[in-house]
Amino acid sequence: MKVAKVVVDVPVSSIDSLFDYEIPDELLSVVKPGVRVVVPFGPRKIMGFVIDITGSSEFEKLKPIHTVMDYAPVLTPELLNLSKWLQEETLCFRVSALQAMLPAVFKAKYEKEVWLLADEGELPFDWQILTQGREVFPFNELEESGIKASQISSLVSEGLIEIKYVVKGKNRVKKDTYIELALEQVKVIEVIEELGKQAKRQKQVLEYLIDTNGEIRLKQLMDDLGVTRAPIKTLEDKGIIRLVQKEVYRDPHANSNERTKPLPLTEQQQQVIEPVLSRIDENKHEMFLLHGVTGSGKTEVYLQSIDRVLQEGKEAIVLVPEISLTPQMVERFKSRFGDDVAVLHSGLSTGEKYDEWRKIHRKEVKVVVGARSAVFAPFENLGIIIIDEEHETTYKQEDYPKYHAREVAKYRGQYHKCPVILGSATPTLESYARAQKGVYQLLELSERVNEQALPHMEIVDMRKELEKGNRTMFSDPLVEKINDRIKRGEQVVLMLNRRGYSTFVMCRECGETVQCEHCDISMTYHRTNHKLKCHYCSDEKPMPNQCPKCESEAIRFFGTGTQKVEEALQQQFEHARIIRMDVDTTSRKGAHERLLKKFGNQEADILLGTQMIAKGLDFENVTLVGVIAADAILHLPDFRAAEKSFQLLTQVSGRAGRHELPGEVVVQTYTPEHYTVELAAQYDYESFFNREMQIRRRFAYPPYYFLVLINISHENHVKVVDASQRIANMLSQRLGESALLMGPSPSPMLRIKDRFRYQCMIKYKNRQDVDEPLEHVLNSFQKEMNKEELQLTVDFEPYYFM
Ligand SMILES: Nc1ncnc2c1ncn2[C@@H]1O[C@H](COP(=O)(O)OP(=O)(O)OP(=O)(O)O)[C@@H](O)[C@H]1O
Ligand SMILES: [Zn+2]
Ligand SMILES: [Zn+2]
Repeated sequence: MKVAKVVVDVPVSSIDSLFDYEIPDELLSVVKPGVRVVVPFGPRKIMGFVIDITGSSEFEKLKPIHTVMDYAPVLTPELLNLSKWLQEETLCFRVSALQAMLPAVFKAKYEKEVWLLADEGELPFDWQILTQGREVFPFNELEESGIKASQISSLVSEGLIEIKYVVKGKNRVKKDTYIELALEQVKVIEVIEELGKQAKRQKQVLEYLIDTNGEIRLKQLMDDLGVTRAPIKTLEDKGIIRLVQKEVYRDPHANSNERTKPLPLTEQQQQVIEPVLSRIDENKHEMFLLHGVTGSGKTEVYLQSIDRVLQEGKEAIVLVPEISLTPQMVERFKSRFGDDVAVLHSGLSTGEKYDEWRKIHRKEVKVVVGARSAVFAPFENLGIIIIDEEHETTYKQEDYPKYHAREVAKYRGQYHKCPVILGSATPTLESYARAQKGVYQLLELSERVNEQALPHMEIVDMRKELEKGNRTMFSDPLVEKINDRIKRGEQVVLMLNRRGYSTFVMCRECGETVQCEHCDISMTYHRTNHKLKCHYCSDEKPMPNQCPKCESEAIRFFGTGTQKVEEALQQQFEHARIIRMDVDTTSRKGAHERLLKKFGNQEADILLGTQMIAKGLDFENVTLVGVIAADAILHLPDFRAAEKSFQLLTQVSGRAGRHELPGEVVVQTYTPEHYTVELAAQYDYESFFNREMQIRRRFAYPPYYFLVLINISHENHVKVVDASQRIANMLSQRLGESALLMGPSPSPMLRIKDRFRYQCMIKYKNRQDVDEPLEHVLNSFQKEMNKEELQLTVDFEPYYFM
């Protein structure tokens, strides 16, 4: 008897182990590791992942697998093992880890379709009855036909059919009409000569088809020639052309046609790429930290490393933060490697993501450029993994499994014996410290490719501006410099860090602020619909006309949102053309790219935006960067506040003077004496690192200690306090020597969505000192979590403390 070891989709830790099921004979050739199955579980039927297949089981009487969901494995053996590691590393359910590696379509409600990849005649006879000439038909017809699963699976593996997943109702596999010649070219030329004068349109169509070698999208042909459907219909009726339905991949980044060639590397680039190339050649794992100032040509180093990987017939993963935010970056990979590139990011629809994933799964591409989850791309012959802007916190997933892409990359790099490059102008303290200890190999690019100095950064003390009587949000030096650029026809990038600076509503008479009823934070004024909104729970209410407390009518919104800055800016610079980029103006699909394109075409003088404009932009005409308020994140309640400010200042100033024209930066602040601002102005990463490391050491923060955060929440305040206390007691009795327990304490945001929130933090040096105690807590509280609606989450390497 064959037995399948299955991880079932029941997220309860006590049963989060492998279950044995009998494989019925008719499924023997279909059930393989990496295939999803439906199995009986108690009275229900549920989904499960097959992890392994063995010849026997220690249990008697096994239940049989009910049916299969996939006819080819959706996960590779490597990824199946990785899920085990993720489970242990992040203390998540194995099934969550497995699901995190698959595109969202597998979690949504979907239907299956059968696609014929071969001519009907090549299929077994009973199939021909079933298809009735269709190229695509619903999977349930196949199920009802009684055709054996083993036959389906062998047709899939022979490539005669494919089973596709289609999200219910939307995102269907996209098809388009193509037009092609139905006759040989010589015949068509004869036809053209015989066509009369009135048939000018028909002639045009045929000539076009000969030129384009026979096959093109109907719509494109009609657009290009400006013809209607009439001549096409006539040609079709005469049997000279044919219209066919074909699948098109939804390609959100189509339209890159020009290919770029590798640039001759600078001496520094040559030096840093060498060790990477040798690791690729030697087939050896190594973690590299590429510390390169902005504009030093890190991307070119990535591109040429990937080139080598492709030459050796291997594959590459490139992670980019929030990729939809840097269309320029995607373009650089697409224009170097063309159709070999798949792009995976959160801006894509479920269907688009599935299309991109399938290209990887079917080995149609060799490079994937994507956001965090692209680290799970199901390549089987990886030659390199690159994490650009490695300091970005988006590489850590905040939901289960709470993994960090850097650690997953390391795991996969070891498995495939290939190098991993972490690149940044401002590495995290953790990574730089590891590089100093030799855990990572440090590679440095200290100069810009164009040999320009990094732009001069001027720090403006806003307190002095106020003393001088300047009550606007723009200092005199900034105004002067912006005017100067507008006069010269150069461009300006202005950054407003929105976090901590959103518009909140306050009464000028009594100081009352409008708070969210569910979250204990200020609500934000939204001008477009004149409403107040909570950014944590999305609750909305109308803007009050008078103060709810003292009834004064002097209730106003305060703070600085990008809209407000835009208005002030327009007043100050009447004739300036301004583009505003923030969540509001970029929420529509494609808006981001459109705005950047406009700016790139110099259809605007000033690009005003939130931190989303700090990264990756490369515009040659930008010679001035302004930071409106550097203090905004410097004072967040987060031990990484200084590090984040340093990173942001460095990144945004890197947008100026990247090409021929020299750049300049103006930073406005109320605390110019802060070491972060001072050292950022000198681009002195080393000194900042040393200074900040002293602080981290003094307060026992990373990289000196690891952190794990335990969040506890409940709708009842008393219950959450009680549970937190019991958890803390349990932990303190069990924690190992290196571990320090802090708390329990109320979270900085005490209430979100009507739940009260408490937290405990553990600082530790050895993972063994916390693993057992945490598992013990999770197991002991399992019942309360199920019954009492207590929520308990464990977050290793936390980035979010609110
Ligand atoms: N060897 C080279 N020769 C000529 N130009 C180069 C070379 N390498 C890179 N460049 C160009 O220099 C500019 C900056 O390079 P790139 O964007 O790769 O730097 P980066 O380090 O990735 O920058 P950032 O971190 O600021 O995004 C780009 O316009 C790029 O095309
Ligand atoms: Zn009031
Ligand atoms: Zn709220």
